Amino acid sequence: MAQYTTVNGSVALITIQNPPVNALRAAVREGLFNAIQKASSDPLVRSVVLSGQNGTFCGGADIKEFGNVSSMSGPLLVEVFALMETSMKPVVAAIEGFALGGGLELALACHYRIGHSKARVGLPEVNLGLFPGRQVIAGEALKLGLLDRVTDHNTVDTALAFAKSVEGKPLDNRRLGNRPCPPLENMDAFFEEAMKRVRSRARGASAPVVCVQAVRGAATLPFHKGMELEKVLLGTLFNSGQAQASQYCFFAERAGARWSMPSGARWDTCRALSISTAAVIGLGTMGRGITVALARAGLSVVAVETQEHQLAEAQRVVSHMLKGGGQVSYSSDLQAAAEVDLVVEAVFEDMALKEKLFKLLSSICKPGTLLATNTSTLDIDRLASCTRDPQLVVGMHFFAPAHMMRLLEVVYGPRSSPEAVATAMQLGKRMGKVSVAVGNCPGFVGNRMLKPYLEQAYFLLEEGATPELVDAALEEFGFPMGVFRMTDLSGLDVGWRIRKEEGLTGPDVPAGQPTRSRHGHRYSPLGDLMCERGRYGQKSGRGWYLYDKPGGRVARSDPWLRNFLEEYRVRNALVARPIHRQEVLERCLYAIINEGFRILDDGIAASPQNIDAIYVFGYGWPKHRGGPMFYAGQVGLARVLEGLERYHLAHPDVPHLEPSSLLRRLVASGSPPIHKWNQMVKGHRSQL
Ligand SMILES: CCC/C=C/C(=O)SCCNC(=O)CCNC(=O)[C@H](O)C(C)(C)COP(=O)([O-])OP(=O)([O-])OC[C@H]1O[C@@H](n2cnc3c(N)ncnc32)[C@H](O)[C@@H]1OP(=O)([O-])[O-]
Repeated sequence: MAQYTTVNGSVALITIQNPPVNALRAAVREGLFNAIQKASSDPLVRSVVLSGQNGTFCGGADIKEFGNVSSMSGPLLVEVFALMETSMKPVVAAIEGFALGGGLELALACHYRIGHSKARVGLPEVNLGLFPGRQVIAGEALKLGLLDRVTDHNTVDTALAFAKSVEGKPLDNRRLGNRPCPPLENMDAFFEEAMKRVRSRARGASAPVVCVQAVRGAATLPFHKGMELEKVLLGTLFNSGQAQASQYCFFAERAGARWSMPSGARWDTCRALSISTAAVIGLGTMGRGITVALARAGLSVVAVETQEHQLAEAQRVVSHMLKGGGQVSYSSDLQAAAEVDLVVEAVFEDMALKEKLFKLLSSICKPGTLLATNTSTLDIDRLASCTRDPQLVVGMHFFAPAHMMRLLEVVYGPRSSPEAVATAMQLGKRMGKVSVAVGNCPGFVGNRMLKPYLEQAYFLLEEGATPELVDAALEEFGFPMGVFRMTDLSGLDVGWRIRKEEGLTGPDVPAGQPTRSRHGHRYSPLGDLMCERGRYGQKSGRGWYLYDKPGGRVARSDPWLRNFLEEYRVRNALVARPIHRQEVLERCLYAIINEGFRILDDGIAASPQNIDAIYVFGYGWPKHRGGPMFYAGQVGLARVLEGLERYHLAHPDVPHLEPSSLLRRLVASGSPPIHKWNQMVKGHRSQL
């Protein structure tokens, strides 16, 4: 766990050994503690170098140990730090790879720090519901005073030579605890302003706010008092559900890489095809973002758009985004895709158009080309059936803006081969995405769950809510945008087009259909009515809110909408009632959760972690709430079930509110913890 050797006669070299990231679990802490004691008591040792094996200093405390009583065994981290800091022999940290969280604290407890130029240091625990903040590269860390020296050579050798050079030198001013915090003018005003900004951005997350309190303590109190305050604050965070939720997200983010298919095919048994060239077809907003993402991942990309003016505009925008990096060529001819390894289709969301395109691509592309569609909801298998090799067809559902959003849904149809899925998943990794493999159904996982959410939001408007009220409740919960601001941003016409395709609105609706009912179920035509009036959201300057111009970003309440809703209610004999925020949250969120349980039961997602990763990384679900399925567990499955039953009783014509059979089974079996839910799924299959 901590290897001890003596080098150059007088330098003790301590190497942390705990792959893959040298996390500081109990055995490592114990090993470090013993090694420092040994170095202190060995008269031949005059200095110490601390490093990590395999080019990695330390990834911090072991997150798996959090909340686990066994982590209480062995010395505490602060005891290890204190032993190092008070050592009478200089301790030098040799930082390669990264020193993060407790890993950086370990380095700070050393008297000197030498970092490789490519090393990253930082305190990213805020992402785990603990404080503090961001990561920096060695050069910046040197400027900030976090490192004493940066090297391009062998870091451990450099540190060994450095340690030798400081043997016997006084250490008092090298001990962090002895260094006063530089005074700051207007300290109070500074922290008040910082707190105001952090609070407004934290959207209900405690860690960033508590972090400001801790930094204020560090800057204003004597060292030991600051440490005491930090301990108290850390305790409150550790015991908050938010830290658990964020730590759950850390593992959910990585769980998608261990994908499996109902056929039994798995991440560790399938080989990905080799992909070095790609074509992106259709250069609207999505196609442009996908081109950038693929080019940045090192693929040579040909971007194809048949409309010349759109092609020229896309070329300008993509070149600007890539800033000279990336290999992209442009063409208006589909033949340009003939020799590529991968095609990503990103044309208009129209089945007939996509079918025609897949038929054409299948005849143009060389055998073995992977054909991916960026559809957000259409049937992958229907597209596969238009091709020569249906096993080479998958969905690669990107999220706008595609070069920035972390999520990639990789959709497999019944005929997609494991190799095709492995290839798309590996590409996702190359692009730095959180990739999740999911089955084929309308809307896949993310958009299938979005449907009941939007539906509830519209129903709430019918019943008396306003977009402002619904959005405020959701934003207070932690979403970056409420549902109405979000749909204004993405465009109300997107859903309108899908509803027309589904025959829910437009000319295909049979004559005589009641306005607020489809197939015997409640339906709200509000979204359709908005689009019929040209209110598409931000792009048209008017949607659920008013914007100063088409494309404007600042949403204002619109008196027109208030009148429109009132008239609509009168026309449909609806009586507005006061709606409480709690009802907004329960109806919108429980509807998402309920669909999540159905998706699990149908085998469309392989685990609740996968669903949560999709919602956190693609739909803005707040990380400190852990994703919809984790949140359901935190609220209590029985309470969620009771809420759904109550709302379904009040709205029996809304099938999305009818509790899913899996939720009922879980509650009946005593609401087991989330990692056991898969055992209750129909035709259970384990993903891990
Ligand atoms: C006590 C209070 C004070 C201290 C608090 C802290 O230190 S809090 C901690 C502060 N530290 C942080 O917040 C750093 C969190 N970690 C990271 O940011 C990144 O993992 C990385 C940059 C270290 C490596 O990135 P990369 O892309 O090279 O690799 P990758 O990300 O794929 O991970 C590989 C494997 O290692 C696993 N694993 C990783 N870290 C930990 C851990 N600390 N623990 C346990 N496990 C950890 C990870 O789950 C994965 O396992 P899998 O799926 O293979 O079974």
